[in-house]
Amino acid sequence: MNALKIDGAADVRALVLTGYGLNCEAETCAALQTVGARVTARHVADAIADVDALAGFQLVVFIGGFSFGDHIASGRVFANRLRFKMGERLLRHVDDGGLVLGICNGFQTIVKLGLLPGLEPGLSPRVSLVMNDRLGYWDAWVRLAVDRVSPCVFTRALPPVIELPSRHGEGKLVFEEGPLRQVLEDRHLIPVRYADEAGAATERWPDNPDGSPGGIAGLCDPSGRVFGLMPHPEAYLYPENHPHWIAQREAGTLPEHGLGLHLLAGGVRAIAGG
Ligand SMILES: NC(=O)CC[C@H](N)C(=O)O
Repeated sequence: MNALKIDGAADVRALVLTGYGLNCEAETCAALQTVGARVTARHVADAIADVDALAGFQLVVFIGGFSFGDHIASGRVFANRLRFKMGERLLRHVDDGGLVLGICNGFQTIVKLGLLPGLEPGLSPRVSLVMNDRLGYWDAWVRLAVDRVSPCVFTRALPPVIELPSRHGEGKLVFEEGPLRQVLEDRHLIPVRYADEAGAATERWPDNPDGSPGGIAGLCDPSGRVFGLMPHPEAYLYPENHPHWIAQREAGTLPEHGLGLHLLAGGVRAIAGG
């Protein structure tokens, strides 16, 4: 499998936002560089000071970590900071065909900002992410069932089941009253769900670490270009990151690259047109 050679990747410019307690910039930049994209890491304060610089990037990544110390709620302060300073510019970025990826704290942030689920024009926060049902912060690998009918450009070339590291305290998705959940289901805006050993979506702990309904572990917008998920694709770049890599090697199932790298490659490939 050499699925990671992406023609045109050198023309893909990605912006990775850093600072204020975020902590996954090294892995996220490494992943995007590995698949050939041109990556800029920029402190949120600098990005906010020059929002029009966003025009130079086709992919904006909101990384994992503890923005503003998770005060009030994970991603809440960061989202409010962005709403008034960069919200309109981010919407234009998406309207112009740009991609946005939110990983863990980044997912929490773009949900609270209202970029996801993105069913109406403008920033419309209609879902949220709250405390895990049990045990608070939980760090373990999870299995994800991938909806390959989803419009999500990041996940469309993934196998039906992947495993990724997961580490968060506030990953349970909650909905406003009404038909919203059915709309998300019907439009395949739930690209990844926590899955049991058989690969079926589950609400049972520990396969589902946060109690998210329907096993929802990520959401995309109807364009498929805005995607956020709780697990960390940037933490599975090498096959040896997997806790069972030795057993996988003995069984002949060790992948050539970490499956998380494929997820990030999906975004880069969508931009490069490959
Ligand atoms: N790994 C992360 O990005 C964690 C997100 C957030 N700080 C939480 O605990 O829920």
